[in-house]
Amino acid sequence: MQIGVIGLGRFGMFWAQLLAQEAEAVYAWNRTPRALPAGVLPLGDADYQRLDIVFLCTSIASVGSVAETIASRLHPRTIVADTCSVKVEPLADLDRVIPAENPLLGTHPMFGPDSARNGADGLPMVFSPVRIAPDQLAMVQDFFRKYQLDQLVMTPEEHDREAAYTQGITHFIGRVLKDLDLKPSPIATLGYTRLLQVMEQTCNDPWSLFMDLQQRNPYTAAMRRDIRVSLDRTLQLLGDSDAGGDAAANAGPGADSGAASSD
Ligand SMILES: O=C(O)C(=O)C[C@]1(C(=O)O)C=C[C@@H](O)C=C1
Repeated sequence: MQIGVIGLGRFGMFWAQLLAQEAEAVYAWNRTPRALPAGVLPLGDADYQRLDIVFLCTSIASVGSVAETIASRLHPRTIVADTCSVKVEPLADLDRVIPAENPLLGTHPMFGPDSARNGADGLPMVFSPVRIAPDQLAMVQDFFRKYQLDQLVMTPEEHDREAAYTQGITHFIGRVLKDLDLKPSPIATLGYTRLLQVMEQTCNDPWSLFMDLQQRNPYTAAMRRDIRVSLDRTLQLLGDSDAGGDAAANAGPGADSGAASSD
């Protein structure tokens, strides 16, 4: 496959480099010129005609406007794919701005430069077909089989609902831990070390990713509300006098037995 990558931020750089391992050719472009990773060629206007697929590796908020800037250069057979961590809103934006003849495929590699530092084998990648022929989807999935990923096909809604409670909750907790200013400790338990890893990995990503994950996934607000209720309920169980209002009424299964348990 001949592949284009638009946007060479932290993820785009990683993605272009990874694709270059197995693609026939990878062409990449960034708004401000950047040194290209080994094996990646500059994407000039004429090169658009060669592309089987172009991956948009820009922020969730900007994917629609970036797509608008490339729309007129696309060859009609080129598949346009986003790589956003949220699917419903960016894919609706792309559906509006990408020419009707171009196939459109949502993708979300559930990994990045930190989590795939030692390779992407076995890591999940989501495909959300929006408008794409079965043989074109098969071509893309065949290509990614070379990376031995765990491929899942989901609707944008299914993805966002699941991601709110997996990636969304992880980044939320990571930023809360950062706000608490957790530090390494000579007596760190394995669990504490893992907490520090969550904090570091999530805070390595740009702040805009955090904001977009929390504000542009339609299901993350409910996740954050659930966290607040659980926090209040847990504080209430501990007898903290300033724990929030409804918590006692919602007290969970541990509420009655808490005093009797020991560990
Ligand atoms: O590996 C990393 O650097 C990442 O932060 C990857 C990570 C994450 O773990 O949340 C971040 C964004 C992508 O949508 C998928 C995964």
